[in-house]
Amino acid sequence: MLVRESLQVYFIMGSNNCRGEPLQVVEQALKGGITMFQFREKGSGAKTGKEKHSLAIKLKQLCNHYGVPFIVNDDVDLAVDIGADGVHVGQDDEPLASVKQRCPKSFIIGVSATNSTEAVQAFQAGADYIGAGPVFPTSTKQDAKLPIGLAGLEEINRLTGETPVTAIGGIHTDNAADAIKAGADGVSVISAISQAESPQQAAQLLNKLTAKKR
Ligand SMILES: Nc1nc(C(F)(F)F)ncc1COP(=O)(O)OP(=O)(O)O
Ligand SMILES: [Mg+2]
Repeated sequence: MLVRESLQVYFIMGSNNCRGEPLQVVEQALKGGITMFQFREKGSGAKTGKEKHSLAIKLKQLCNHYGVPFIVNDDVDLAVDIGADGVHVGQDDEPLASVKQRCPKSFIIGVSATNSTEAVQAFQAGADYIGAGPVFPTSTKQDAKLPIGLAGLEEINRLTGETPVTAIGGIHTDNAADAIKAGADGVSVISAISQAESPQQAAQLLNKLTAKKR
């Protein structure tokens, strides 16, 4: 599947983002139709060391079973070690050029962009996709920058040519379609699925709202 299509409903989660048992939440989301998953184990209460490693392997196996790409946030060593499908790095993480050197050629490598300058740099450096945001205010990421809004998302889409772009930051069922209208290839969410009464139904609805008219 093309990276662009995999970005449609990109669920990001760590064990500390969900009310239920992480494996059950992710399996529900997979059944609901998420198209890519990012393991982002960070912040207060996040697992570390062997616990983090073994949860990553279990979640990767689950994603492999459903044929959904499994991406690791920040931790390039973990991603390479467990045979993930890719890694996502931000502006303050390991630079893209060095990540590319250390990862298999088949890796999907995503880069965060909080403005159009960062987005163009990521595009020129050969990112496989760009995470543009935060589009709306978010309480999930403690150190999130100021929201760029739909106008900022439109500008990033305009300037990054063919590079697939996903919208992140405060995305829920009530604004997901707006992000697609602003030119994003998909939406990335944490709490919209991880905190939902039914993660499966939340994923199903987001899938419907982001489906591109063929
Ligand atoms: N994790 C992310 N995933 C995406 C994705 F494109 F996948 F939607 N976009 C942006 C981020 C934010 O990444 P980063 O700036 O490194 O902060 P953190 O490591 O705290 O997530
Ligand atoms: Mg990061």
